[in-house]
Amino acid sequence: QYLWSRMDLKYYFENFSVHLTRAEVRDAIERAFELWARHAPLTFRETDDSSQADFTISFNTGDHGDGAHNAFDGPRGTLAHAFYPEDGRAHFDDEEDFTVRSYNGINLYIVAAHEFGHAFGLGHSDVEGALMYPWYQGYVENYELPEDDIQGIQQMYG
Ligand SMILES: CC(C)C[C@H](C(=O)NO)C(=O)N[C@@H](CC(N)=O)C(=O)NCc1cccc(N)c1
Ligand SMILES: [Ca+2]
Ligand SMILES: [Zn+2]
Ligand SMILES: [Zn+2]
Repeated sequence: QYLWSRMDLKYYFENFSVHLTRAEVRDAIERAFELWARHAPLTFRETDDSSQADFTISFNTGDHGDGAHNAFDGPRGTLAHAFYPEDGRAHFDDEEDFTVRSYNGINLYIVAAHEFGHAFGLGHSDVEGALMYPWYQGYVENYELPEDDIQGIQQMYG
Protein backbone atom coordinates (compact mmCIF):
# COMPACT_ATOMS: atom_id res chain seq x y z
CA GLN A 1 0.00 0.00 0.00
CA TYR A 2 2.07 2.91 -1.25
CA LEU A 3 -0.25 5.61 0.13
CA TRP A 4 -0.53 7.56 3.34
CA SER A 5 -3.56 6.47 5.37
CA ARG A 6 -3.84 9.91 7.02
CA MET A 7 -3.78 13.26 5.28
CA ASP A 8 -2.69 15.55 8.14
CA LEU A 9 1.02 14.86 8.14
CA LYS A 10 3.80 16.13 10.40
CA TYR A 11 7.49 16.54 9.59
CA TYR A 12 10.56 16.60 11.81
CA PHE A 13 14.07 17.91 11.09
CA GLU A 14 16.78 15.55 12.34
CA ASN A 15 19.37 18.11 11.30
CA PHE A 16 19.97 20.95 8.81
CA SER A 17 22.21 21.57 5.79
CA VAL A 18 25.65 23.05 6.44
CA HIS A 19 25.18 25.22 3.34
CA LEU A 20 22.08 27.16 4.45
CA THR A 21 20.57 28.79 7.52
CA ARG A 22 17.85 26.90 9.43
CA ALA A 23 15.36 29.51 8.28
CA GLU A 24 16.31 28.95 4.62
CA VAL A 25 15.99 25.16 5.01
CA ARG A 26 12.64 25.47 6.84
CA ASP A 27 11.30 27.82 4.18
CA ALA A 28 12.40 25.59 1.26
CA ILE A 29 10.94 22.45 2.87
CA GLU A 30 7.67 24.16 3.79
CA ARG A 31 7.26 25.50 0.24
CA ALA A 32 8.10 22.06 -1.22
CA PHE A 33 5.27 20.48 0.81
CA GLU A 34 2.93 23.33 -0.14
CA LEU A 35 3.60 22.81 -3.84
CA TRP A 36 1.92 19.39 -3.59
CA ALA A 37 -0.66 20.39 -0.97
CA ARG A 38 -2.16 22.81 -3.51
CA HIS A 39 -3.22 19.80 -5.60
CA ALA A 40 -4.10 17.14 -3.02
CA PRO A 41 -6.01 17.08 0.29
CA LEU A 42 -2.75 16.79 2.25
CA THR A 43 -1.76 19.14 5.08
CA PHE A 44 1.70 19.48 6.62
CA ARG A 45 2.97 20.84 9.89
CA GLU A 46 6.44 20.84 11.47
CA THR A 47 6.75 19.07 14.81
CA ASP A 48 9.64 19.12 17.24
CA ASP A 49 8.58 15.74 18.59
CA SER A 50 10.19 13.03 16.44
CA SER A 51 7.77 10.41 17.82
CA GLN A 52 4.87 12.44 16.35
CA ALA A 53 6.49 12.84 12.93
CA ASP A 54 5.33 11.15 9.74
CA PHE A 55 8.24 12.57 7.71
CA THR A 56 11.82 12.76 8.96
CA ILE A 57 14.15 15.07 7.06
CA SER A 58 17.92 14.83 7.37
CA PHE A 59 21.09 15.94 5.59
CA ASN A 60 23.71 13.21 5.31
CA THR A 61 26.94 12.34 3.51
CA GLY A 62 28.36 9.04 2.28
CA ASP A 63 27.14 5.92 4.03
CA HIS A 64 24.57 7.23 6.50
CA GLY A 65 23.03 4.13 7.97
CA ASP A 66 20.37 3.04 5.52
CA GLY A 67 22.44 0.46 3.67
CA ALA A 68 25.62 0.64 1.64
CA HIS A 69 23.68 0.75 -1.64
CA ASN A 70 21.97 3.90 -0.32
CA ALA A 71 25.26 5.62 0.51
CA PHE A 72 25.61 9.13 -0.88
CA ASP A 73 28.28 9.81 -3.47
CA GLY A 74 29.82 13.24 -2.92
CA PRO A 75 29.04 16.25 -5.13
CA ARG A 76 26.56 15.63 -8.01
CA GLY A 77 25.29 12.15 -8.91
CA THR A 78 22.63 11.28 -6.36
CA LEU A 79 21.33 14.49 -4.78
CA ALA A 80 18.83 12.97 -2.36
CA HIS A 81 16.52 10.00 -1.85
CA ALA A 82 13.26 9.33 -0.08
CA PHE A 83 11.37 6.19 0.90
CA TYR A 84 7.84 5.30 -0.14
CA PRO A 85 4.83 5.51 2.22
CA GLU A 86 4.47 5.17 5.02
CA ASP A 87 8.20 5.29 5.76
CA GLY A 88 8.57 9.07 5.57
CA ARG A 89 12.38 9.35 5.53
CA ALA A 90 13.84 11.97 3.15
CA HIS A 91 17.64 12.21 3.02
CA PHE A 92 19.61 14.95 1.27
CA ASP A 93 23.25 14.59 0.21
CA ASP A 94 24.89 17.46 2.06
CA GLU A 95 27.95 17.34 -0.14
CA GLU A 96 25.75 19.06 -2.73
CA ASP A 97 25.94 22.84 -2.87
CA PHE A 98 22.30 23.36 -1.83
CA THR A 99 21.11 26.89 -2.47
CA VAL A 100 17.86 28.84 -2.35
CA ARG A 101 16.59 31.45 -4.87
CA SER A 102 19.74 31.10 -6.96
CA TYR A 103 20.60 29.72 -10.38
CA ASN A 104 23.86 28.44 -8.93
CA GLY A 105 24.28 25.23 -6.98
CA ILE A 106 21.40 22.80 -6.42
CA ASN A 107 18.06 24.30 -5.47
CA LEU A 108 16.89 22.67 -2.22
CA TYR A 109 13.21 23.56 -2.78
CA ILE A 110 13.05 21.78 -6.15
CA VAL A 111 14.98 18.74 -4.90
CA ALA A 112 12.81 18.52 -1.77
CA ALA A 113 9.64 18.74 -3.86
CA HIS A 114 10.89 15.85 -6.01
CA GLU A 115 11.77 13.76 -2.96
CA PHE A 116 8.39 14.42 -1.34
CA GLY A 117 6.80 13.13 -4.55
CA HIS A 118 8.48 9.81 -3.80
CA ALA A 119 7.54 10.06 -0.11
CA PHE A 120 3.87 10.37 -1.18
CA GLY A 121 4.26 7.25 -3.36
CA LEU A 122 5.09 8.64 -6.82
CA GLY A 123 7.80 6.95 -8.90
CA HIS A 124 9.79 8.62 -11.66
CA SER A 125 8.07 10.02 -14.73
CA ASP A 126 9.38 9.71 -18.29
CA VAL A 127 7.79 13.05 -19.16
CA GLU A 128 10.65 15.49 -19.67
CA GLY A 129 9.95 18.61 -17.65
CA ALA A 130 7.98 16.71 -15.02
CA LEU A 131 9.11 17.25 -11.45
CA MET A 132 9.31 13.45 -11.10
CA TYR A 133 11.56 13.15 -14.14
CA PRO A 134 14.67 11.32 -12.88
CA TRP A 135 17.06 14.18 -13.62
CA TYR A 136 17.32 17.52 -11.87
CA GLN A 137 16.76 20.22 -14.45
CA GLY A 138 17.76 23.35 -12.60
CA TYR A 139 16.09 26.11 -10.62
CA VAL A 140 12.96 27.80 -11.95
CA GLU A 141 11.70 31.01 -10.34
CA ASN A 142 7.99 30.94 -9.37
CA TYR A 143 7.94 27.20 -10.00
CA GLU A 144 4.52 25.63 -10.66
CA LEU A 145 3.85 21.89 -10.42
CA PRO A 146 3.83 20.45 -13.98
CA GLU A 147 0.63 18.80 -15.28
CA ASP A 148 2.10 15.27 -15.25
CA ASP A 149 2.83 15.56 -11.53
CA ILE A 150 -0.59 17.06 -10.76
CA GLN A 151 -2.20 14.07 -12.48
CA GLY A 152 0.08 11.71 -10.57
CA ILE A 153 -0.77 13.07 -7.14
CA GLN A 154 -4.48 13.42 -7.92
CA GLN A 155 -4.68 9.80 -9.11
CA MET A 156 -3.42 8.80 -5.69
CA TYR A 157 -4.96 11.30 -3.29
CA GLY A 158 -7.47 13.27 -5.38
C1 LIG B 1 18.25 6.27 -7.96
C2 LIG B 1 17.92 7.45 -7.09
C3 LIG B 1 18.48 7.28 -5.69
C4 LIG B 1 18.50 8.70 -7.75
C5 LIG B 1 18.15 9.90 -6.96
C6 LIG B 1 16.63 10.19 -7.00
O1 LIG B 1 15.95 10.09 -7.98
N1 LIG B 1 16.15 10.59 -5.84
O2 LIG B 1 14.79 10.89 -5.79
C7 LIG B 1 18.79 11.16 -7.44
O3 LIG B 1 19.26 11.96 -6.66
N2 LIG B 1 18.82 11.34 -8.76
C8 LIG B 1 19.42 12.56 -9.20
C9 LIG B 1 19.78 12.46 -10.64
C10 LIG B 1 20.43 13.77 -11.01
N3 LIG B 1 21.62 13.95 -10.51
O4 LIG B 1 19.80 14.56 -11.65
C11 LIG B 1 18.45 13.71 -8.98
O5 LIG B 1 18.87 14.83 -8.98
N4 LIG B 1 17.17 13.45 -8.70
C12 LIG B 1 16.43 14.42 -7.90
C13 LIG B 1 15.67 15.42 -8.68
C14 LIG B 1 15.49 16.65 -8.11
C15 LIG B 1 14.72 17.62 -8.71
C16 LIG B 1 14.08 17.37 -9.91
C17 LIG B 1 14.27 16.16 -10.54
N5 LIG B 1 13.63 15.94 -11.73
C18 LIG B 1 15.06 15.15 -9.94
CA1 LIG C 1 25.73 13.43 -4.52
ZN1 LIG D 1 19.48 7.66 3.08
ZN1 LIG E 1 13.84 10.60 -7.67
